[in-house]
Amino acid sequence: MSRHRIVRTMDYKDEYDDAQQWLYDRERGRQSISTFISKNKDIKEEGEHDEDAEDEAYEKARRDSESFQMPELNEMDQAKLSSCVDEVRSVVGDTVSERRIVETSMKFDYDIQKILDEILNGEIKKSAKPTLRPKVPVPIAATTVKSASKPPPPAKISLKEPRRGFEIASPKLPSSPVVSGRNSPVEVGEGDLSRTSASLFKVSKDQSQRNAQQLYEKERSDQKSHIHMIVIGHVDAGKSTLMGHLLYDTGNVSQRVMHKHEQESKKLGKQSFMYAWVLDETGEERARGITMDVGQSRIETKTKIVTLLDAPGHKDFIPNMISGATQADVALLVVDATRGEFESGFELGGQTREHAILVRSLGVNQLGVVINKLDTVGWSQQRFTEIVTKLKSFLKQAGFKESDVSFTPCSGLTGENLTKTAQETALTSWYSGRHLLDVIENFKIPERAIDRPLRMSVSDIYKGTGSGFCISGRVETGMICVNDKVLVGASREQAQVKSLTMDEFTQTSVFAGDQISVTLAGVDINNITVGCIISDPQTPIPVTTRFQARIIVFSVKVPITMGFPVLLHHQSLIEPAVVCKLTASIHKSTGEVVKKKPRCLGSNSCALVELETSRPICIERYADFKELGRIMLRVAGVTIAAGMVTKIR
Ligand SMILES: Nc1nc2c(ncn2[C@@H]2O[C@H](COP(=O)(O)OP(=O)(O)OP(=O)(O)O)[C@@H](O)[C@H]2O)c(=O)[nH]1
Repeated sequence: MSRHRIVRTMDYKDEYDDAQQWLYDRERGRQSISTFISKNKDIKEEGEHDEDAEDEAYEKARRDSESFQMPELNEMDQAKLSSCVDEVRSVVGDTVSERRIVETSMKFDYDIQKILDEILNGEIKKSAKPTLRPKVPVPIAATTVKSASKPPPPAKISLKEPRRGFEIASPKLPSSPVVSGRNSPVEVGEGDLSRTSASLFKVSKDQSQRNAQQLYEKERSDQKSHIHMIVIGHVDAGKSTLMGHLLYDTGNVSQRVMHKHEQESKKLGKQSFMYAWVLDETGEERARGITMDVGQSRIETKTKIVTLLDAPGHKDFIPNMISGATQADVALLVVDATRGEFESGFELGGQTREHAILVRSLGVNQLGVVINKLDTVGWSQQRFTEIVTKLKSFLKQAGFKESDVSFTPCSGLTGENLTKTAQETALTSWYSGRHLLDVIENFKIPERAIDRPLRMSVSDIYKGTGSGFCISGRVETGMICVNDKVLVGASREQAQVKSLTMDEFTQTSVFAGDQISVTLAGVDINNITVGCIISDPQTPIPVTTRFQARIIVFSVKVPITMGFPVLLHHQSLIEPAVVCKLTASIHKSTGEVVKKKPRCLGSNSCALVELETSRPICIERYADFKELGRIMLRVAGVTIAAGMVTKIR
């Protein structure tokens, strides 16, 4: 039924307060988007009916639960009842009232299967009305929890962490029904994907009962710790030159190779790029003088092994940069101090801001800012201070803590202040701080979620030398040993790990934080795609086509409305998706709902939205797996929002 409005007395300001920036306003003169409002109204009327009904049902369930008193039971029944309530909740969430669950549990004598049948059948009958979207039956681990054990608390995630930048406050979320199967393997048949219980996949006792943390300490305690550092910044800021020179000065590139680069670049009249050629290896990159894909190399400091990820600065290659940033623990932001160049990278829609926001949104919180090419301004302290001042306040807004950000004056081309204390008198007259290698040495090693279930994101797939094929990517959480069984992507096909390689060395086990290659057997290569997630057979990753996320909208030219198509970036995955519901606008710092069901989302707004993909994807809630609960939304080559997954449908 459509809603009738008394339009004559309607206060349009209230009605469209979330759309103010898009409304025609004679005072503002130039905007004329009134057509958008009239078009958008039609879409809203249709969705509104459904959402109102949904909300009403939710409200009813909530009121019902609030007024409900638990029956008095003996200790045994009380325990059975709470176990039933927990299990049912893990399947149906908050959509069914406490009263209904308790009454049904008692009616069916705590038989969980019957209780679920009764409740789910009831819900299906109730919702047997046309829906706006086709429901894709997707196996989701969380929906058929068999184990009687309670879900484990989400390890290493503190919701009390101070909120910064794009992180929007939220009320404490219950952990999702992830089953910890590590210590309680269930010996049943393999690979039945129509049944999705975590306990359906059989793994060896060795795999299910090992202590990952102990193994890690045994294997790695005498080794240097390893971090991945991404180098970001506006095109031509000098990232590749800086990294190439750093690699040369630390002895990771031989004099012979450097001489070859020097001669070849000279022949092409591109000698200034000789250090950049260390990382820009393809003919096209060298001919065009730009980085196109993430170049990778490594250096060793006194205490660390650092994998350098040299990201492309050009806006056309931001998807590659995002994919690189998902592998990074820390970042170096390179800015060009040349007059006019810093400004075009920072102020005029350049990539300095976008890159910094992207890496922060992807969970990187330690940032070394390199004020590069300071040789072009005669090592001017005034220019250095001017740039630092501008960046400091922006980075704070973007969510970096002041204590996690450093500023270092450098010249990638001359090598000044890279690996040795500054020598240039024009610089030493005012600077006596750290050189770049020292900054890298001082990055803190992030905590690795080693004792959590395995999650590895696939960033590349290729044919190996022997049987099977290889995938490479980063172990986000948990560990893998040779001969382990793993589940592959959304198809949840089971595969066996035949071999593991890290930095071209064969390994018997690898851990969270490692960038590795795995040879897999027993799985169809067609079921693996870049961006898919490899997970633990006993605690598979949820697979879904629809989820809710808390997002912060960046600067957008067109408001985000219901049905808005976007490209969803999740780890290395890039998947078309649609914003299918605008649940609420929320306050950035308190996380409180400002307005339910807003008509649209404008620049710098925060909101709870639902996203739908056409194909099933593997995703986690941020509260459960921080590493896999972050998303990025892009449209036409522009990043429009970043967010965190709050609910998986
Ligand atoms: N004067 C001066 N020029 C530099 C310095 N660092 C780099 N350049 C020059 O700046 C140009 C671009 O350098 P690159 O290292 O390719 O820049 P980039 O940031 O890696 O470029 P993309 O990866 O394509 O974004 C080259 O001509 C370099 O020689 C520096 O410290 N001083």
